[in-house]
Amino acid sequence: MVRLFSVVLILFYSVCLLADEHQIEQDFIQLEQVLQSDTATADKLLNKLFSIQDELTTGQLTRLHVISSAQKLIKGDYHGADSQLDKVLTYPLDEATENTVYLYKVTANIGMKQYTKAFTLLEENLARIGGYGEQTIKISSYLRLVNAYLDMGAYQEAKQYAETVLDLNQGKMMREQCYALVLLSYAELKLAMLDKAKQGFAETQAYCEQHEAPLIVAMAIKGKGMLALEHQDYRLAAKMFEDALQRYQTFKFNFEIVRTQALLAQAYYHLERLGQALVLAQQVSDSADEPSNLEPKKQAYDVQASIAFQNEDFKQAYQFQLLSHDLELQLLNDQILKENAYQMAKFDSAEKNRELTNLKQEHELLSKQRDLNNRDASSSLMFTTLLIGAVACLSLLLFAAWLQRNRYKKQVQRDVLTGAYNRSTGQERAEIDFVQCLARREDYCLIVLDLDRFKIVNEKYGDATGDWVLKRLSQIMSENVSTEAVFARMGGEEFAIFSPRINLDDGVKLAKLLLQLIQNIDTRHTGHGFQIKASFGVSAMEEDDLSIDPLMHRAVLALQQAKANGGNRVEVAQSGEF
Ligand SMILES: Nc1nc2c(ncn2[C@@H]2O[C@H](COP(=O)(O)OP(=O)(O)OP(=O)(O)O)[C@@H](O)[C@H]2O)c(=O)[nH]1
Repeated sequence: MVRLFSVVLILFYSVCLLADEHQIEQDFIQLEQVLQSDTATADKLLNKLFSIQDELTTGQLTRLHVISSAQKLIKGDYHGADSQLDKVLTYPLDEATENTVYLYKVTANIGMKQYTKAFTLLEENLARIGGYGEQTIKISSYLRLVNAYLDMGAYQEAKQYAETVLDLNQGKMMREQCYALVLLSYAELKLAMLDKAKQGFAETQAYCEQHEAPLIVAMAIKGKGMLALEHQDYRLAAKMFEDALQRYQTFKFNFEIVRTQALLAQAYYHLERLGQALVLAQQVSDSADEPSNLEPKKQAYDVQASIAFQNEDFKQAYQFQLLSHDLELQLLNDQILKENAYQMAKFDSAEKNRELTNLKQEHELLSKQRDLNNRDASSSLMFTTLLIGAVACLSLLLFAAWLQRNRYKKQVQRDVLTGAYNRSTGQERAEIDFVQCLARREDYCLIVLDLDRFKIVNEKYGDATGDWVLKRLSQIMSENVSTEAVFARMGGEEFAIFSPRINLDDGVKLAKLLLQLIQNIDTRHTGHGFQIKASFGVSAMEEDDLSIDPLMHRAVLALQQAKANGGNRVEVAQSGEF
């Protein structure tokens, strides 16, 4: 099986793919055409092209080396091919050529029995193919991979990627479809999926005949023969092998000719067509001593041994058996090497997967950890936000409470109707100012005023009008007393203005101004026309005054005096009274 598919593929692809992709000079075209069938001409053309390699473009030089490597592979010079392919890898390569080179390297390594390396290259190539953007290149690359897996005896993988090719291709590229079908059928045959293989070979033959791929048709027919051999249907097997052999001979495809001859020899032996079997077996035994010929040669020796045994030529039978046994050992050894490499690759792959799983788990753990950290951070953030929120809320509450307290305080301190300080607050505040003025020996003045005959206003125009008068009065006071002064409603229609740093004269002036303003209040806003009048008593701090009380007393006396004098006037307290 070794090299079978590689060589077919080299014929099938290196010729067509490269020819499709480049403007190829006549020599290149001819070289690719005769590469497999006419070794002498191929050598001549290769030598010719290598002799003018300085004149070739990088692309042509790359191509020349690739073809030369392919030829070395065909000849079995795997070491030469491998080192030449390494050289090709130093050139800038497009995806298709790069893939070709790696697959040829796989073939070279299989040839050198470096199966582990071959599997490694296959794995690498698999990863590389996955990244190819161009669908056609991807398909042809997978196809080469299938071919290499078959060469390596990794039939399950071969089947898997042949199916991948068919899925990707969907019948679009005829040749690729054809080749994928036949490789899939061979993989199934090797996996003992005989019914599927039977169906696959039949389908391949029909499809490839229709799409004119005669080489693949020959392979499908040979496959059908192998199936018949499995089923011990030797007549059918012989018929198929004869057909396939004839077709391969048209192509001078020696490699396949030898293998088909060996199979046909087996079929003939079972059909007791011993003469024909011997001729074919002899032809196979005489074929080149190449690793790829081990299997057909062993089959041929078996046939020869059996026939010699039937002819009772036991000595010769024994000789053939020894030869067969020797090849069987080599094949077995090769198979063991491949299986080991395959198991190794599988193990490596499993190990890699395990490592990947571990890494993935570690990654997941890290992610979870990061998640947790993030959550922690979020929690901290949330906590901080909540804390800030809580502090803000609390501050707001405190502020609201403070406002409320101030409001209440204001309400408690102020008269609701007029907004002036109430009596107690007014006096309290006034007392503080007074003490300060006393200490600093500054002036202090007190004005008390009382509306005249306010009872009549209430009675005549109603309490609402009375209220309006009180509010308007307060407004005038607030607008005309200094900001330092404390204006308070002392009760009913009686008010006081406590004025620090105001002497008696200025106090009297202020009182007279206020009286005038009160007199001028336009009461028509109430719907009534009347004049408001008020009496004022003014006192100022004297030397013996230690509190505000004596001032208050003197001011009230002055107020009473004003009332007594008919009201609507300002009276000044007499010094020394009280
Ligand atoms: N509308 C209103 N009237 C008030 C308020 N507080 C006290 N009064 C009235 O003020 C009047 C005070 O009457 P009096 O003490 O007799 O004083 P008066 O009528 O001004 O007489 P003289 O002071 O002697 O000029 C009473 O009728 C009280 O009802 C108030 O807040 N609103």
